[in-house]
Amino acid sequence: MSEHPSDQQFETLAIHAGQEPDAATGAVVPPIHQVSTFKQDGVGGLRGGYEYSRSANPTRSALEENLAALEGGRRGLAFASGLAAEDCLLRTVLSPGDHMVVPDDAYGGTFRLIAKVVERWGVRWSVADTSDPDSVRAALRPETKLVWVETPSNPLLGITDIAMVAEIARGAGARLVVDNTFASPYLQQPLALGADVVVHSTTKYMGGHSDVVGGALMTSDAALGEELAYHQNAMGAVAGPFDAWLVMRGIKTLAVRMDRHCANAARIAEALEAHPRVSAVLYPGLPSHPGHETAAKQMRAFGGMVSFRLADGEDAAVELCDRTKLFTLAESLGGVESLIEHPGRMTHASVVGSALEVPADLVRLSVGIESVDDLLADLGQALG
Ligand SMILES: C=C(NCc1c(COP(=O)(O)O)cnc(C)c1O)C(=O)O
Repeated sequence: MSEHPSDQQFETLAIHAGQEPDAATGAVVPPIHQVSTFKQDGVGGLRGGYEYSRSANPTRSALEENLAALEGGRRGLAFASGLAAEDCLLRTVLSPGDHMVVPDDAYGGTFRLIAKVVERWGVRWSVADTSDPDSVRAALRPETKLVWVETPSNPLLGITDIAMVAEIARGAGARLVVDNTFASPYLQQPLALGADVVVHSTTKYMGGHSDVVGGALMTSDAALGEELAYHQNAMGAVAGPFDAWLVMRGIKTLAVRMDRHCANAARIAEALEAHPRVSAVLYPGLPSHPGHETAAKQMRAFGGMVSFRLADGEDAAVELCDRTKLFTLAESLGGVESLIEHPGRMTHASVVGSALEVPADLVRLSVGIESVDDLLADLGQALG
């Protein structure tokens, strides 16, 4: 595994970490090894260390080395989806009788995995407002092994002080995992702030083109990395070679794309805040956001996701989602094209009636990298 000078900047690592020209052909971009098994030179004689692609594949290895470098970690692992990565993490670090702290705002699928799947295997959980240290402390139990944080959170754009929660978790003998999907490693590096593990849906900003589903785990803890790698192979939900290649390709432009996502989102958040039909805008880059100072402290910029509430309620929010022409009505986020959705009826329908239920008048935007003037014009005509 090649070592990269730790003084290289993010933009350089995104392009070069794990991306050495192919030793056999000189190919400048890692080839797609679309293969399941590898010839052995005699029983157990592994040429290059590869025997079966679920266990290891050269294309996935290149991505995993790149992922580790992007978060400043020692190990990166690539999965078939973000939830596959989360499932591997949860079932690696938790056993029946253990307890975990869950944030009161998180992707609906994450909460569903914990409350409807992992709970059945004897894991207990408590909900906390992770932006409030007292709420986190009150949720801890003697058997707490994991504190889960999503910051910025999906879809309310809540901000949690990572270093603060890391200190609380460490003091309680628990690990801290941060879902860094909304920020991406370009904007925020949770491991450097005390997190033990970082989760990503690489489907989002890392893939960046709405053409791949994937997930990732990164950690600085070598022993934990080995445990996660063991479970990645044992459970089997690995990223395929072509999907790994697509994520690697997306990552190469992550920095420049995030700069544009952030610039566009800031303009749109400011415009929405001034609109008479909008009752609230949830964007960490606005001084009005309760987590603005914490976000400014731990993030390079404030991201490309903007949520807002319609003064006229749920029907107005649903109607708005049907009226945009440039913002496409669709789930997911982080691609170059702008998307709009109604979390209460779409991505977070699974948490209706739970502690994570989201406001029915809420609309979420994944602000793309189109001309911001065109995006503003589309929102303007849709809002009327
Ligand atoms: C599909 C959507 N979210 C996926 C997601 C996931 C799950 O990733 P998948 O690749 O969809 O399995 C994990 N964490 C966060 C913060 C997420 O937003 C969405 O919000 O539209």
